[in-house]
Amino acid sequence: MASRLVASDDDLSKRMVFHTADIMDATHELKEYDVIFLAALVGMDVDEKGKVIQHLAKYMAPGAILMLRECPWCSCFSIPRVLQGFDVLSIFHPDDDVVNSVVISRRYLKPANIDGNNHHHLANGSIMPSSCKYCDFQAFNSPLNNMKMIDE
Ligand SMILES: C[S@@+](CC[C@H](N)C(=O)[O-])C[C@H]1O[C@@H](n2cnc3c(N)ncnc32)[C@H](O)[C@@H]1O
Repeated sequence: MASRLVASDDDLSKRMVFHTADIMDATHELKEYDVIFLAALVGMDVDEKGKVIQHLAKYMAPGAILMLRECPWCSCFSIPRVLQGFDVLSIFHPDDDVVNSVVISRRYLKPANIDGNNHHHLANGSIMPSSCKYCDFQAFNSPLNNMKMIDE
């Protein structure tokens, strides 16, 4: 279906390749990508999403970017726990009727010690909004000092 969306554009369709696979089956080939976009609901709950992110942390190239989308009420509470192995660079929660938040993070440059229990420490410059439409937000790491906003 995705390939059909770009089929009418000759140039774009020549430059895009589509693979269909369970992300948990993709391993060493993930190191070839500078940016990985993780769709909302890959991992239907926090634990499942944590397993996907641990898998990505294991196989993504050091310094590569992970851009994930998630419902705001999930990401508010799960990000500190499940984004192990990544520095959170930016989080955007919608304040309108758009459902998904966007979280941009960078794979650690050094191998991560991931045990599924330690809380993630946020990088300087992380965006941690004080509130969003769907949740009361817990502030971490003096976020207001480093706040940057993504505007539509
Ligand atoms: C809710 S849709 C996402 C729609 C849109 N791309 C977005 O991010 O908002 C979730 C997509 O993730 C895919 N997906 C779920 N689990 C997956 C997995 N383990 N590996 C690969 N794709 C998966 C589903 O096939 C579906 O296309």
